[in-house]
Amino acid sequence: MPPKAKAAGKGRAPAKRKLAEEFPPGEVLTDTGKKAWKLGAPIGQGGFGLIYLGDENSAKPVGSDARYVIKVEPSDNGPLFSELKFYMRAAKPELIQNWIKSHKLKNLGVPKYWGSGLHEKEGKRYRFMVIDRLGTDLQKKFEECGKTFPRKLVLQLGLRLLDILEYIHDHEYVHADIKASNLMLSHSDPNQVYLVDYGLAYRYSPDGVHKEYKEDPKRCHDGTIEFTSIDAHKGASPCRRSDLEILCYCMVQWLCGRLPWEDKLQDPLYVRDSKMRCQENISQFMTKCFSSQDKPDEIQRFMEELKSLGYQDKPPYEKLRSILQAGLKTIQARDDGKMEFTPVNAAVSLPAQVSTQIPLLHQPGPQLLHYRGPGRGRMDGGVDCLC
Ligand SMILES: Nc1ncnc2c1ncn2[C@@H]1O[C@H](COP(=O)(O)OP(=O)(O)OP(=O)(O)O)[C@@H](O)[C@H]1O
Repeated sequence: MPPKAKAAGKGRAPAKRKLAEEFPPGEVLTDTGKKAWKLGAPIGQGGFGLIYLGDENSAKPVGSDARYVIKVEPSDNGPLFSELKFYMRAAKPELIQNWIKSHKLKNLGVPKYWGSGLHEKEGKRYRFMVIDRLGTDLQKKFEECGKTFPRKLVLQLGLRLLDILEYIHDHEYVHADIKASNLMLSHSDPNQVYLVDYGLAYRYSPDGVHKEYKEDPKRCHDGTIEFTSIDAHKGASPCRRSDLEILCYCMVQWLCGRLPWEDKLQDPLYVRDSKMRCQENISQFMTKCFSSQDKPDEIQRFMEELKSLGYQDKPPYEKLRSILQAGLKTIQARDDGKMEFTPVNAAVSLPAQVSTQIPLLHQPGPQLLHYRGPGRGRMDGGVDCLC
């Protein structure tokens, strides 16, 4: 039996979790390194807690230009615990800075981790984490653009995500939930994109030892149903190829507006089988999604490259980058680092199967069904202590 969807839309946490109550602006939290942080206004709500503007503690109140956000959740909630483990292991500022330098990158879209700790108030314990403050998320941008992104933008997003994924994979983690609502623009630079929400991130290779392939029926379809990988549909823990497969589905959706299985997201087995058929016959999948004159050859080549990857294989990041670069060349564009969120001409020609449905601009938004099996919000075996 497939598990039931936990929730539709962006909110996707099991209802039983406690939501952290709102703290007043000015509340001071002290991290494990004895550094004091001050809370500002709450600016976001996750499934388990609130996100506040934040800054280093000083006499000044935290303004709307704050450089940090502070995520606060009841201390017994698993997802912040596992997200925090990711940030502590892989998002220390010097680690990211060294990678940027050694890989000659302009930037790397992983929010930096600045501190964390436990905070007690009125007999309740909260866990908090300080990370970079970011701006708008790409799902909003996608909707503003009429639910298709220009090809140049998609290829540039793909290139930025390859950089991000190569980094997090090299640091023993996979993200497992890449999607527009988990991509955010920098607060200060509209050309920088960040991958957020590491609540489902999985340490696929602790101390360099890759997890074995094992299907667990309780974990089937973990992730966001339309984008999740075939590995996840089968209940296997996500690996590096899973992240790239998810990225590929995102790029297809951004390019043509919808994925062929979006009409039946309530049926996870149908979604799984559609993805498996797509992998078996990539050309046919491309024909379903794109008209002959709009077919992006680079996406087909990208998918073919992924198809040959084994569960434990390291993806050929450089080759994948060159495939996306070749796509930019085809449209006489280059990776100039500029993220241009311009609506695509409404008269995009679509193949018959897709265009016979509701006109694209009037379709309801993608129904983000999120599965989080009982094993999610992983505690890495629950043996680590954070504070
Ligand atoms: N670094 C950030 N800077 C600015 N706003 C952020 C940042 N991270 C998250 N947000 C905002 O806070 C909201 C909640 O984010 P959070 O990562 O807690 O939740 P989520 O992705 O909805 O949920 P979940 O807790 O289920 O994983 C986001 O939708 C976003 O608007």
